[in-house]
Amino acid sequence: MEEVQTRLQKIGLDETTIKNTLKGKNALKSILQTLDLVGVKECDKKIGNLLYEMSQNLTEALDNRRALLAQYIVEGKISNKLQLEGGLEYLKTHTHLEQIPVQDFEKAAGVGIVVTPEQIKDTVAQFLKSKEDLKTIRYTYNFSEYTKQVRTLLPFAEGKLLTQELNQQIEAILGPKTEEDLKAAKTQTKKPQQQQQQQQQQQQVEEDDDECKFDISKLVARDLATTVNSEQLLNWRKENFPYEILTRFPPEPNGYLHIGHAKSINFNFRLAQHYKGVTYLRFDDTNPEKECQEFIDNIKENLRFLGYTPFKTTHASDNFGKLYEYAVQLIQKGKAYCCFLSKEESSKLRNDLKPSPYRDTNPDENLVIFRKMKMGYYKENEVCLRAKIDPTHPNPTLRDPAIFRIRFTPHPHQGDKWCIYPLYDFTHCICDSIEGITHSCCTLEFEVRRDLYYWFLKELDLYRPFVWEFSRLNVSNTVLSKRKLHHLVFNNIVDGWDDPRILTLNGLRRRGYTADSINKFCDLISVTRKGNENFIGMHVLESCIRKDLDVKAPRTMAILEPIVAIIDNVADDFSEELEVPIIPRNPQKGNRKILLTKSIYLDKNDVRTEDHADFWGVAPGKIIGLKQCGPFKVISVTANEVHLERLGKDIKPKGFLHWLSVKEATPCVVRLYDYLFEAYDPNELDDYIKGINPNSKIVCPNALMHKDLLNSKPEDKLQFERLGYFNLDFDSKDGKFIWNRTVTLQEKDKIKAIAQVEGKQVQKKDVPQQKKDATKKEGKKE
Ligand SMILES: NC(=O)CC[C@H](N)C(=O)O
Repeated sequence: MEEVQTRLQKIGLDETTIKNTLKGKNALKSILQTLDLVGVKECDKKIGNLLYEMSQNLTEALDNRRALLAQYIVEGKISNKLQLEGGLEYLKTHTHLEQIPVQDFEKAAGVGIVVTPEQIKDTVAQFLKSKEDLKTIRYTYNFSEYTKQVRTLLPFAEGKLLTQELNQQIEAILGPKTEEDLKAAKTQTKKPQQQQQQQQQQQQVEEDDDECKFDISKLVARDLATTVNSEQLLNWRKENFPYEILTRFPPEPNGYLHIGHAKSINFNFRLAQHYKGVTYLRFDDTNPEKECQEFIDNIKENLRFLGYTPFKTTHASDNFGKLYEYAVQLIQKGKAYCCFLSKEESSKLRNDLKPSPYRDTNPDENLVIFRKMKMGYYKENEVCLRAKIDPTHPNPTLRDPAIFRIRFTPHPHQGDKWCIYPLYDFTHCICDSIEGITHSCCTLEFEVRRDLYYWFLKELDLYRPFVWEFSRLNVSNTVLSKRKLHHLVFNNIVDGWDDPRILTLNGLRRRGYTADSINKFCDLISVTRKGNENFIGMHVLESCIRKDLDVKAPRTMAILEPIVAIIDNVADDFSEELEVPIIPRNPQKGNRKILLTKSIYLDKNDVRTEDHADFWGVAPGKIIGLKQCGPFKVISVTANEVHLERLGKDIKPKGFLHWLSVKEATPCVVRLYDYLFEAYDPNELDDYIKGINPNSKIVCPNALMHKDLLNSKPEDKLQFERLGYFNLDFDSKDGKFIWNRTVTLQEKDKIKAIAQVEGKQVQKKDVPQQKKDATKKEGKKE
């Protein structure tokens, strides 16, 4: 052991890393294997740590790339973590290649890219120029966010140099910290608990992101025994399915999909993709009473929207004939019987761990009854077929479960061909098996049913897929259970299944969430068996859409509640064309033109007849800025008119407001959405309905938008400056434009904006405890 310890010291690992490595067998094995492979006995700390990092990130599928990566590190061609990540990512997505194309690999790993200090200097300078508000917010700017953003501009620059440069340039712009800066920093560091928790969660999410969630070797190691298939069965699978990995997404078409399903879709499809396998969409349609074509179509549409194309779409009901035959086999084996007990009688017996009196009917007699069931001889619920397992089993799912029942309901996919229908447990495993599924992944509440799953396949001697359960997704400030969503919809608490406030995929889409943002969210949240629940703050989802739209959504302006402002010191026919970028971060998108005229509209929410110390908008005597055009002095303010005077550009106003020329404004409706539930976790309340947010939807019927938007089509996305990102609603037609707010520009904008629309100032008592500071600071930022 000591010898190993010295070896690790010699490559420059720190004590804690060494200690932890010695504890974990695999970690140790992996780094030693790497060192042996490249014959390194002693090396620079930087190289040693990279070799270590690489060894810990090598999944089994990448084991054959160890030498390649190690060589690049030792030769100093891969010399930082980012390069390593780039290289690993490339290899991960190219496991199928025997020979790695050097050029492509080196490009992905940034080999040979040397970022000079000059380049860093220029990029940082360029970046800071785009931060219009830095001088206003001064040292309260978000350092980590800034670093992250510059990083994306120069991914392979050395981290330390980059942050140093950033610090220096910011200090050069702002000058040393003043007393006020220090005070501001202090109030900022007193982070309310929830905010802190949220940050930790974000961090956790980002850390989990590093973990390779598609490491099948991890999945398979668990409970291998239960999936042991005979050679014959494995051969059967091999001969019939050319894909080593085959997954499925198996919804029951009895409702709308939500973000939890997106997690499962994303996991199943990406897992298969990762291993060059394929994924089926299988409708688990065994219950004709609750299923219908509308749901089937909607699920298909949801998958299309998310960007997934199933290799095949199948229906469990296509296998009804086979399932019938398998049931017959069980009966013949003496492993199933027809039971005439009523529902109540049988559940009482099952509770008391007593056998059904029909348990010992002989197979021949059972077969006759079962055939008669199929022919419609009995009434619904008069008799059912049960598996003969163990009435006293501690796991209730194994106490002689029903496997076929009578229903005289036509089936959405099979018509009136059947009047007996197989139940979920019997159907699911057999469909997985005959479809050659390798990994049957489902949420943890199905864990109790796993033994039953394997019982059927074993008794029928069918190929056994590997079952793996992961924790169910929960998101803060909302509910996801089918029952609760149903209640919200049917009691008109929300406007239907695609209400933008609920996290159904239809709702998210209508709210303006893009497929990319939803997939990114699913990529971020871990898929593990950890804990019972996977509880994620809504802010994580919101930050995914903000990031996505930041680079995609064109900028423009809208006014929620208009008030006219006249610029006194220009001629009546004054008009100036201003050219501004459509997406500042994406100069290729070009510019847009806006007109400044003598009369413009401002937002009433930004205007007050009396000034107030912490108010930064329009009030008599104040200097304000208009977005994209410069400073103005406020001459007078009445309830329905403002007078301004244009000032020279050298004056720096505290904040910039959005506006529209009266010549370019055209009517629209804007809907502002907030969390549907005020309660962080409504599921914890004795009555979740009590957690509802009464202000979750606010409609601004008299809003104005720029006339360029008259060509917009439903689902167009944009940013109304200062107000947030918006999506054109499906209901927009016949010249009526309805914009749904997808998300505010920043998390903390939410409370303030809503309070404003209601025509009142943000009162301290209105602001939840944890957000007080954020609201105050907001005033300065504009
Ligand atoms: N095993 C599973 O994944 C369960 C699928 C089941 N049809 C459902 O929709 O919940």
